[in-house]
Amino acid sequence: MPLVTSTEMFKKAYDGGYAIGAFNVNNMEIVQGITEACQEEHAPVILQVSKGARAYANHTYLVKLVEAAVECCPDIPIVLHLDHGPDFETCKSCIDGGFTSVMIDASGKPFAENIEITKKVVEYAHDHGVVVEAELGTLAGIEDEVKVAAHEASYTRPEEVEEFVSKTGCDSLAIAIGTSHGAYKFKPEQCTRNEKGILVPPPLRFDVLEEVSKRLPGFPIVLHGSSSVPQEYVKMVNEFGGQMPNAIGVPEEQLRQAAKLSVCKINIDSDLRLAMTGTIRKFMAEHPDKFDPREYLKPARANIKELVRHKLVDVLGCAGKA
Ligand SMILES: O=C(CO)COP(=O)(O)O
Ligand SMILES: O=C[C@H](O)COP(=O)(O)O
Ligand SMILES: [Zn+2]
Ligand SMILES: [Zn+2]
Repeated sequence: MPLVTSTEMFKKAYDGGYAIGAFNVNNMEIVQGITEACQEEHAPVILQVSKGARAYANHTYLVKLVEAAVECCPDIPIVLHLDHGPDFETCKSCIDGGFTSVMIDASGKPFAENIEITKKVVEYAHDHGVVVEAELGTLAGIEDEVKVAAHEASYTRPEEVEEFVSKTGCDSLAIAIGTSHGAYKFKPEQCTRNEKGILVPPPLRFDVLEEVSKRLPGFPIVLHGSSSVPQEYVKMVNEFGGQMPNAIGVPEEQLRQAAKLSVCKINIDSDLRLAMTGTIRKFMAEHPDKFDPREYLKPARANIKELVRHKLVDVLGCAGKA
């Protein structure tokens, strides 16, 4: 089937109490790893492209890679989405260039300005059959080389969401409830230890999510910064020459809970990066004589695929929902 928008996907996910995985793509192996898992698990999927991805791989290459995935995975609906669109021009260029969904991220701007920019993107997008994700609240962490310190981050204010959604006409809303971008989401001193000695971060603000959902019944909510930072890959990176001390993510149990509520889209990028980097570091260390990129990209792609399968089946609940 051709590329689709997320409208149907979100409706089903909302009613069915599961979430769609939105995975960031930057090259062929990542596209293949994700979509092969989705095809095998019969899961709908959102492939998302950041400004950084477009700068790295080129818009046309990414669109063509995703089109190839659509052809190779005929049984599943695939959305091509712009992640963190910084301005109208970037959104327009993706809408004109084959994307079926865009995010306008004006959450760093004052409320009125966020409404104004988002509304302009929505008008253009809807005229072209494309859907729009917007954002209220600020996540800590790194996105597009902009680092937001934890003390500058702010939770979404539920009292703003109805006005924002009705004035902008956006199709989904990203909110800030304690997730953040990157592999260092919590400091060890913020965490407690469970009976197995594993660090447990503070819980997400489900009270904020519930208040938002109450004010926007039936409306799809998006969670950014939702990598869980699997400790097996952190260990692999560190064991084979990397240095990622104290990398901590969102516990999968919290994402399972969010997926059952109004959260219909869960963004995952860092976990894919960790799987790829850990696998390549291990391969390089164990095979210092090898120099054919296919030999290390193959296991990296395979581990991305297994990681994505795990998310679909065990975390998001979207396996079998295509
Ligand atoms: O939100 C994301 C992309 O927009 C990705 O978040 P992570 O860094 O937690 O993977
Ligand atoms: O939100 C951030 C995504 O992980 C994309 O990251 P990037 O800007 O480094 O491509
Ligand atoms: Zn943002
Ligand atoms: Zn994000």
